[in-house]
Amino acid sequence: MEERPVDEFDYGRAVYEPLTQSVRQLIDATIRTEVGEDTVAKVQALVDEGARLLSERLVPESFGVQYTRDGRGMPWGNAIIGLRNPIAPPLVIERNRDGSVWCDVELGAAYEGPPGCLHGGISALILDQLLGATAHRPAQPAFTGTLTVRYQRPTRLGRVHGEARVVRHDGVKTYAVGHLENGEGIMVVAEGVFVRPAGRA
Ligand SMILES: CCCCCCCCCCCCCCCC(=O)SCCNC(=O)CCNC(=O)[C@H](O)C(C)(C)COP(=O)(O)OP(=O)(O)OC[C@H]1O[C@@H](n2cnc3c(N)ncnc32)[C@H](O)[C@@H]1OP(=O)(O)O
Repeated sequence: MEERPVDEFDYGRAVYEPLTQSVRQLIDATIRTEVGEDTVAKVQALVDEGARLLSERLVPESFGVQYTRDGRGMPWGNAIIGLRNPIAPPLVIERNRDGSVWCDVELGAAYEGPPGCLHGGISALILDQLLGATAHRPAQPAFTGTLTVRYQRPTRLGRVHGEARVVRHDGVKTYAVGHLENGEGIMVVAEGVFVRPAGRA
């Protein structure tokens, strides 16, 4: 039987994160490659073989949030922070003592909308997660009720800094604001209402 270290989080991270990172490189190269059709066909066969091997054992549906024996959550399939999700940058969210949050993230060709610029939906996705993280309270999950995003200027692909903070609480609702910026200034601003469903607040 396979021997697993006690710390499943670190084990999982060590095993799967390098794979995810390799697939991220594959996504980038798939978008930007200019090699000939023979090489493309060869890579396609290799990728198909990789998918076949990985599919020999799968969780039945989506990954959800799995927990380690010591209770740590692993939201590893998450579309924006998922450690096992190659389409996630992934976003690593840092928390300040006052509960505000921030991130620095590198966004390349896979996140393009207007040529050379970040897709507006990706900006909204990052801000949804950032605002949601600052609105989050342990054991009281808050869903995004409303997210309003204002795109002030096109955001060039590359390094982006994001921040979010709570502005007020009102019963089951938490109001948060945030923005994305880069070397050119503040590019996208957002405000959101996060609602803890009835009976859970
Ligand atoms: C394991 C590791 C963990 C680590 C952890 C760390 C970090 C963790 C970060 C998580 C970060 C997630 C960031 C992404 C978060 C999503 O992406 S969530 C997915 C997108 N959102 C959804 O799918 C939500 C779908 N909607 C719903 O489920 C329900 O409509 C809601 C929003 C829960 C509200 O339902 P409800 O509880 O029945 O609401 P209801 O009783 O009608 O109204 C309650 C109050 O909220 C207001 N309200 C209701 N709906 C809305 C709305 N849509 N907009 C504004 N206000 C509303 C009402 O007006 C009412 O206000 P008051 O009358 O009290 O003043």
